[in-house]
Amino acid sequence: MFEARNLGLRYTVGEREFAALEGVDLSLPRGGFTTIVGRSGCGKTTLLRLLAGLAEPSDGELRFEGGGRPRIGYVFQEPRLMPWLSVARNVGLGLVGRLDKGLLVRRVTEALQLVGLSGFAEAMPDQLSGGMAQRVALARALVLEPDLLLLDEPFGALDAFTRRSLQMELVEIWRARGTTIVFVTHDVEEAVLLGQAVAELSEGRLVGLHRVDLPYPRDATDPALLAHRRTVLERLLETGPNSHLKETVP
Ligand SMILES: Nc1ncnc2c1ncn2[C@@H]1O[C@H](COP(=O)(O)OP(=O)(O)OP(=O)(O)O)[C@@H](O)[C@H]1O
Repeated sequence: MFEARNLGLRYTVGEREFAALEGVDLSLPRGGFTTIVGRSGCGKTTLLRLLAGLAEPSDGELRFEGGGRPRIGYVFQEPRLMPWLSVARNVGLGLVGRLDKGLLVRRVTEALQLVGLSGFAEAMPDQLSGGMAQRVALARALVLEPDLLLLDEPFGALDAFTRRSLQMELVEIWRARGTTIVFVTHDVEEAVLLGQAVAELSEGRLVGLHRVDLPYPRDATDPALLAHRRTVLERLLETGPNSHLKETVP
């Protein structure tokens, strides 16, 4: 559905030019769940921003099935809610003026239901826990009915319990809705727990595309999943900037 061909983005810092992303070829099948994993600074956010159309590539191209721009939903690491607007108004913000009121309210109600926040439409952001606020951010992206849902380390700031619930809920929403998802994380366990395909990024290059052919819902302690985690981790350590130091896989 989406194809990146030889995608690259170069930055100029002072006199020096350097590639944040280089020669990336990646296909995202319609309805697929792809995770992008790699260490800090390897270009994950850069790739997501290119997919979102928030940045223009310096090399290569992005192709979308049927041409045109796809409808994008984007979830950041922090919720980025408007503190002076209720939960419902935050979720509906991107649709104001684009839908009539009745339809807008229906879509917002539906989105809040999807993320398990039906009773919180009139709550204010400062009354929410971190996990709830991130659910609102997810609803705000889903309400747009995106062709492509992009998530940039969305659960990275949450405690382990809340993170696990949100991971499972996201998988349920994906299975119910069939939305095409690209999910960025630096956590290899999260990448293999969620993704059908794990794109391994190292120093701006795609160094592997690992398939995880396990059924959902998945169990993080399943030995088969742990074997996938190990394979991905080993590849990232082999290709990383300090690979000569021979880090050991725990
Ligand atoms: N606007 C910019 N100007 C110059 N360099 C940039 C800019 N944005 C990102 N970079 C550099 O590009 C590289 C890739 O950054 P990117 O944010 O994509 O990494 P990342 O994998 O998402 O990292 P993290 O997990 O820490 O968020 C980094 O070295 C970063 O410093």
